[in-house]
Amino acid sequence: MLYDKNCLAGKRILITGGGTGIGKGLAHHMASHGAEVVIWGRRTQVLEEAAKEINAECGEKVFFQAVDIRNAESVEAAMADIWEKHGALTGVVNNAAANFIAPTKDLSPRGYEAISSTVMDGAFFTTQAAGRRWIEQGLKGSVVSTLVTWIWTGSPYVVPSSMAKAAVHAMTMSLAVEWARYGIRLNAVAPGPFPTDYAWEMLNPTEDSSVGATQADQVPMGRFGEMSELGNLVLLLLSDGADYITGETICIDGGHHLAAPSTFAGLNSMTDAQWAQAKTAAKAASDKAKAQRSV
Ligand SMILES: CCC/C=C/C(=O)SCCNC(=O)CCNC(=O)[C@H](O)C(C)(C)COP(=O)([O-])OP(=O)([O-])OC[C@H]1O[C@@H](n2cnc3c(N)ncnc32)[C@H](O)[C@@H]1OP(=O)([O-])[O-]
Ligand SMILES: NC(=O)C1=CN([C@@H]2O[C@H](COP(=O)(O)OP(=O)(O)OC[C@H]3O[C@@H](n4cnc5c(N)ncnc54)[C@H](OP(=O)(O)O)[C@@H]3O)[C@@H](O)[C@H]2O)C=CC1
Repeated sequence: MLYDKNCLAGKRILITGGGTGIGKGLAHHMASHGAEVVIWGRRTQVLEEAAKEINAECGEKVFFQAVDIRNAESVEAAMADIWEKHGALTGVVNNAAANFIAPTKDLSPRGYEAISSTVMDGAFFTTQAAGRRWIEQGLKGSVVSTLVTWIWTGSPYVVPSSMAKAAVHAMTMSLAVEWARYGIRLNAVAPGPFPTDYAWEMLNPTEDSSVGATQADQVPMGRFGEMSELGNLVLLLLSDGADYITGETICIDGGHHLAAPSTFAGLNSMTDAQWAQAKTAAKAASDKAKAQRSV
């Protein structure tokens, strides 16, 4: 373990999308360093299982709430509940996201909205609900958002995601300045490929869709990122050790976006038939998850 196992003792951190993938990995990392963690997502059973699994190792550190972050009232109610039942948060990780690959000309308004509002509105509602409380109560706080290197390069075939992540990047820089005087810091991380089940079902649903963004072969370090590496970076940003760092987005991609296509440019060669296959495969996975939603 790189950091002392109690270095986050006394911290209480909300992680949106904390029931799966990177969010679950971060919840585990923060809990195993002494923090209390609240995880949000839309599927109660998925959240419950994640909390149970982490708590079996770390003690009763992780709590969950079924919350749809696209809904400002639900976010506000859940945030009030945290403050009342657990106490003030010290940190927020805006990690929940929606995404799928699609030719932009074929995206419906609802498809665009599903992705952009989850990423952009969800991060705003969550950040504002915590930030308002910190300001009113004179408390310090740290916000870390999970972005992507497309905020610098853009990426074809995931245009709503690239646009919305760039907006959260702008929020990070803007509020870093507006809220610095309250002791509230906002930073972000931009990971390269860290394979997770749900994201890979959306972004790499067929063999033909295995290109740049989801691949390790052209990462200069020759491998995918490891959860503990991302965990250590986010831990630092959430800790008092980073008290003078704000408004920054730190890339963690083994050099990928500087050296090779870390976008979906390689999908330019997909035919209409291959796109239809990719959509069917991705929709089957998201329909399965949708059937499990509690909110
Ligand atoms: C390198 C890695 C970087 C990682 C980045 C990430 O962000 S990874 C994070 C990855 N993790 C996640 O994404 C996790 C969360 N994901 C989800 O909740 C779902 O996958 C969701 C994104 C579909 C949203 O669900 P929802 O219940 O809000 O919405 P809904 O089901 O009602 O659909 C809305 C509209 O979208 C349309 N549409 C849907 N799929 C496809 C498709 N494949 N193709 C084309 N279109 C598609 C659908 O037809 C509908 O439009 P219509 O026909 O009504 O005009
Ligand atoms: N994996 C990777 O290589 C990379 C990931 N990222 C970013 O990291 C983050 C995590 O991705 P990853 O773990 O791979 O993907 P996952 O699909 O596993 O995580 C997305 C999470 O967001 C939750 N979520 C989606 N919509 C909502 C909503 N409306 N309200 C509440 N929760 C919601 C989902 O839970 P539920 O469906 O139950 O609501 C799920 O737990 C994302 O922001 C992604 O963009 C960035 C770069 C690379």
